[in-house]
Amino acid sequence: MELSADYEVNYDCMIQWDSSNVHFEYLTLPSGCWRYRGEGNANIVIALKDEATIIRLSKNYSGVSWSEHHKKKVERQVVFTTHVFAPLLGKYFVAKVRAVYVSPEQIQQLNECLQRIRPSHRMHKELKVPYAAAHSDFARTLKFSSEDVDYCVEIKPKKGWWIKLHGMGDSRPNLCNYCLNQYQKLKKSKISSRSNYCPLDLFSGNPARIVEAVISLLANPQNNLRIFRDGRLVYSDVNKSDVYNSLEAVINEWMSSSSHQLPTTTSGIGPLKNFVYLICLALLKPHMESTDADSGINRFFQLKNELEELIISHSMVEQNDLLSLKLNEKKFKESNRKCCNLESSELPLGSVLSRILNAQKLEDSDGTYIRKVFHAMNALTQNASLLKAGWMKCL
Ligand SMILES: O=P(O)(O)O[C@@H]1[C@@H](OP(=O)(O)O)[C@H](OP(=O)(O)O)[C@H](O)[C@H](OP(=O)(O)O)[C@H]1OP(=O)(O)O
Ligand SMILES: Nc1ncnc2c1ncn2[C@@H]1O[C@H](COP(=O)(O)OP(=O)(O)OP(=O)(O)O)[C@@H](O)[C@H]1O
Repeated sequence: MELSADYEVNYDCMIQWDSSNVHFEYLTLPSGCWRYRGEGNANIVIALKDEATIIRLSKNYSGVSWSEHHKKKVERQVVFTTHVFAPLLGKYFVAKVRAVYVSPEQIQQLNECLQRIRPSHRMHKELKVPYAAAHSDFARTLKFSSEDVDYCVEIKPKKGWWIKLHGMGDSRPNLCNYCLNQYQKLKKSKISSRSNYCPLDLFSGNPARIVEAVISLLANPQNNLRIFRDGRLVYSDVNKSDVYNSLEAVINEWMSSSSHQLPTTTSGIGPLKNFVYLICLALLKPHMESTDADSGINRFFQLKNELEELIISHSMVEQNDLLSLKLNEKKFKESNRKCCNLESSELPLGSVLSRILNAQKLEDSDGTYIRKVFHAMNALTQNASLLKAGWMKCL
């Protein structure tokens, strides 16, 4: 297994660990200026309408109150994002973060307003903590005055590597964490059908498998794919009733104005194929910050050519419209995956997939790489316990 990152981690960037430098900006949230964006297990995200900013407010179990410990947690998030995560993933992929304070009264008002909007399975937790992190809103890239439409695809790829511990009595089936978890989630009724998506395919570096992964995410998005239009959720696992209509509508609209079209004279290339192509390119395109740009770009163009041929002749989407997804719904509906494909080839250096995979691989089995980073950083900082906590949470 390759454990090193596709770039040298710059330990010097990580030297400024002093979270006492983090200042909290006071933020008011007048009604009409914010919108609920979404939430996970730990945070609720509110989008500030005119500022291309989101705030990530942490949730607590109902009845549990907040303390100064929560302030420290936000300070750590800011320091960790700035001095570890940005150098690790690349500044291109990590937006600036700042700390904000929202009065407890406003937090309570938010809770009340959100009652009607939040999904019922998340309601056992609520907002309590007045300290939060503010990030760039990745769903809003255009200026607010722009007449163009802002589209955003969110992918939660999950862990993209898996190894069998040969010779160590590892009798597990070759199923990655995500695919194995599908069985458990179905059993607990957290999902209605097992997905055909496998993270090992998405991160495989193999164009055919990457395309299958993207199509599988579209066919059964679960918690792993969302599409936003001007910051509003238009396609996800939740709005299932007219799911194909809205997917079809948004892709038709988006692709009619996209400059990233499949280069073909063949008729019958529809918006879905162009959309799958666009997502694959975005995932594989290198954004280099160092000198090793050439090899990433060469690999990208190699994959791009293969993708073009592959998508143009792809049987799944050859019907030229999204109905092909619907027609194949049965096939996609219930994956019966008994083993994952553990093979992989090179991803373009500097692509988001490559960066994420390398960061994930810091969780290596014997801890060699993480120890190296930890010791280097330990020598640079007096705040070792904070660092350790940050790494552990990150991985
Ligand atoms: O265990 P998994 O793979 O289901 O992942 C959990 C995520 O579920 P997912 O499968 O992505 O829908 C889960 O995501 P959601 O809250 O469901 O969006 C959390 O990320 C959870 O992390 P934590 O417990 O809040 O630190 C995640 O738990 P940990 O992986 O951090 O234990
Ligand atoms: N910077 C951002 N720009 C745009 N939307 C965002 C941003 N950060 C989060 N979101 C939206 O808010 C949702 C919830 O955020 P997030 O995943 O960070 O919550 P979480 O509780 O930490 O998740 P988890 O429980 O999975 O760890 C995301 O799924 C995404 O739709």
